[in-house]
Amino acid sequence: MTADRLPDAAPDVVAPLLDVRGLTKVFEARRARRAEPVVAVDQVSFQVERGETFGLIGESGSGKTTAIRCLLRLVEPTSGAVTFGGDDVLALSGPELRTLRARMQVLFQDPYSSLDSRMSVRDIVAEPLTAHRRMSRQQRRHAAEEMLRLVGIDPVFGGRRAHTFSGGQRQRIALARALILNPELVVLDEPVSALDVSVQAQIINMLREMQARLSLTYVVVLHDLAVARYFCDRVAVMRRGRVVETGPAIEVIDNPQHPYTQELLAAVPGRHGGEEETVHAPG
Ligand SMILES: Nc1ncnc2c1ncn2[C@@H]1O[C@H](COP(=O)(O)OP(=O)(O)OP(=O)(O)O)[C@@H](O)[C@H]1O
Repeated sequence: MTADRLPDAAPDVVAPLLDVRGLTKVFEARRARRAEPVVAVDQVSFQVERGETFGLIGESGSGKTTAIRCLLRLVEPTSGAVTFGGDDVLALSGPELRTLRARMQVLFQDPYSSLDSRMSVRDIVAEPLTAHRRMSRQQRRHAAEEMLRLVGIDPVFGGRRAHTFSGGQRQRIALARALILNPELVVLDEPVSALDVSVQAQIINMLREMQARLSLTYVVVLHDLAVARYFCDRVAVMRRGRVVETGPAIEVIDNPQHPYTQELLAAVPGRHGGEEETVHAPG
């Protein structure tokens, strides 16, 4: 059968929510303070289905953060294509880019620096509504309190400032803010690595609960492979800007095919010890 006689795509074939093709980011030598330009992300391709948790793993400097910053248009990629819900992400500008930013939110690693210490947590959570939704002050306050409740913060404490909360509680507040505009995709940049190990499992479980309740899709950067195995449906392993292996998280981590992934796993201290139990502990 020749290519032009292939039947049309079956109607039940659903396009991925996020489609990344040949994504490349080169930092010029001067900007990278190096003698040579740095190819931080090199021809990276992956697809993320709706409702999925897709992990980017790999050692420090492998290009994970730069890749997600390109998706969010926080960094302009050098080349490649990114499609999100059918929209060409790299072609958007002005109001369209603003709308995209509402649909694609980000949760950063450090809940200590990501929340404004001068504002009440209720106002922090409500703030994106001011820019993106026509709502009365009362409606914004109500929506913020509902979202705080959903992530496990009693709205009675909504008037308090972020620094009066623990790290785990702050990450819940940061998530409430990321979810207030009802995004389809949330990019999680090392969401638990700044937290005490005892709190990490609670936050991962809360993220999973929110995903199920709000039909979220996650792209998550992780360096902890035990967390990745527990949290992600699929992972891509990055090395020197390239994806060297992609597959179901459990398969890639339990039975890595690429020598680099094998090395990465071999380097994890106590891999067969207690770490996974910590992650599996109920929240
Ligand atoms: N703004 C920048 N300017 C110049 N070079 C950069 C910039 N950001 C990252 N790089 C370089 O790009 C490469 C990839 O870095 P990146 O932070 O994306 O890796 P990573 O896998 O996320 O590492 P980490 O886990 O340590 O954050 C590194 O060599 C880094 O030095």
